[in-house]
Amino acid sequence: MTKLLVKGKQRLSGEVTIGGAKNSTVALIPAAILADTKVKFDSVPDILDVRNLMLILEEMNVSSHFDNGVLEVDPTQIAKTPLPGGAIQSLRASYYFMGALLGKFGEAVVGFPGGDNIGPRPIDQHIKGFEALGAHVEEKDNAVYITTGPDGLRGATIFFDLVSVGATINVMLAAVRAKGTTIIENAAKEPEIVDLATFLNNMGAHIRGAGTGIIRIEGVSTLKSHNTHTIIPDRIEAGTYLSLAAANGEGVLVKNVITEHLEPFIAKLIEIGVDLDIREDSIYVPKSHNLKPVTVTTSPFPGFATDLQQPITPLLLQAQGNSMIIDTLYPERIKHIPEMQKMGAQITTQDGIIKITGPTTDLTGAVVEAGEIRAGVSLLGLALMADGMTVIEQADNILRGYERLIEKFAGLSVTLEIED
Ligand SMILES: CC(=O)N[C@H]1[C@@H](OP(=O)(O)OP(=O)(O)OC[C@H]2O[C@@H](n3ccc(=O)[nH]c3=O)[C@H](O)[C@@H]2O)O[C@H](CO)[C@@H](O)[C@@H]1O
Ligand SMILES: C=C(OP(=O)(O)O)C(=O)O
Repeated sequence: MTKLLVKGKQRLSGEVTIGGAKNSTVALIPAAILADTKVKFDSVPDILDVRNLMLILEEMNVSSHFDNGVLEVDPTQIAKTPLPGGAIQSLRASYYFMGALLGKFGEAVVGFPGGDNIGPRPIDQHIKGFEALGAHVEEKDNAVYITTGPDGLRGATIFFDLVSVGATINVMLAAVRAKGTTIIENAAKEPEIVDLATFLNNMGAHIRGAGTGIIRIEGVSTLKSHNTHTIIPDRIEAGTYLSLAAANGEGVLVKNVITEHLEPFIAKLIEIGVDLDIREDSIYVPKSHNLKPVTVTTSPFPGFATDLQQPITPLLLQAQGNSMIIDTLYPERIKHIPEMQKMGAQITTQDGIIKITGPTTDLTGAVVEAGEIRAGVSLLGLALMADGMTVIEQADNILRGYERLIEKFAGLSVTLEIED
């Protein structure tokens, strides 16, 4: 079990450069198997999810090589392989192999995915999408079995009952090589979906409307890569460093940021009273003064991201008064709360509303557990402000999505230690 050891009373100062987006990368890697050529990505984050996706590729005889942010994938010798378990269970996005294998072979066997334990995460909309395209879907033995008839998949119009990133991407992956036209209505609009569409279109796909609520896909028979795809910066990693810098910084420059992807988050920081200096592709966060409490309500993009509701908590704990967080996507995303209470934070939850009272001046180090990725990183934020040592257990969860943690924090004058 990996532990993160954090000495308290360390303030952040210096620079950090944001890496490629986890949630793009984990869709792009499964998407690569749709290609009839080798594929190359750069700005690939060095996170555990990438390593686990590479293991899954290997099971299908797809070789991959990752070095210094560049990932090469060779799907030209791919073998049709059932994926009922193993590394599939180590991350959420392994469910993208359902859409990708269906698009490639017209059939797929994929185990139920893992990923962050943030409350119920059904995949009924993914299945509804596959069925609309003509697939037969059966769930048994903790896996999803998807088949098609002799004619394979055919384009269809699909209206999602709710906005789902995963279902939108999975249907895109299945439809991109299907016969005919697919229209996804009530599609998710996240930047990572646009990134995936850019990658596929550059290989010859016909996807229009990604980033809006209606995506139109004309199926094509082949996809060929001609250039390296550069992954967009991770808006959640950026938001995390911005929050920790505002809560506990002496002047931090966060580089490689697409500020348009962070609009609701930046607006909230400004409302709190953080005096941000927003530049072309970076944001400078000076030392904060007189922080005000706010209410945060999460919603799908372009709303305030659920993945940033925990990382903003260290900052809200520094504001003068009562803040509230309402996570409409994952009301049970509260794994951080009992752990933060152990450290002396005034944070509670009742009837789906998280209440935070600040300013907290007397946090103390403790042994806590990173129940999931964003819970873990927000505990790290508190640990840096606390008195004494904090040991964050199950730190693997943080490393699922935050690359080169030790090195990046060292660039911010913070020493962290990992113990395996
Ligand atoms: C790998 C990846 O990109 N993960 C992100 C993705 O997860 P993920 O794609 O799993 O999240 P969704 O956008 O699908 O989920 C949104 C909401 O819809 C519900 N739902 C979803 C699908 C479905 O078939 N039925 C259903 O009821 C979910 O329970 C949730 O309440 O978007 C989430 C919401 O922005 C983020 O927190 C995750 O970081
Ligand atoms: C919930 C998250 O990830 P995943 O969907 O991969 O579990 C996240 O990145 O905050």
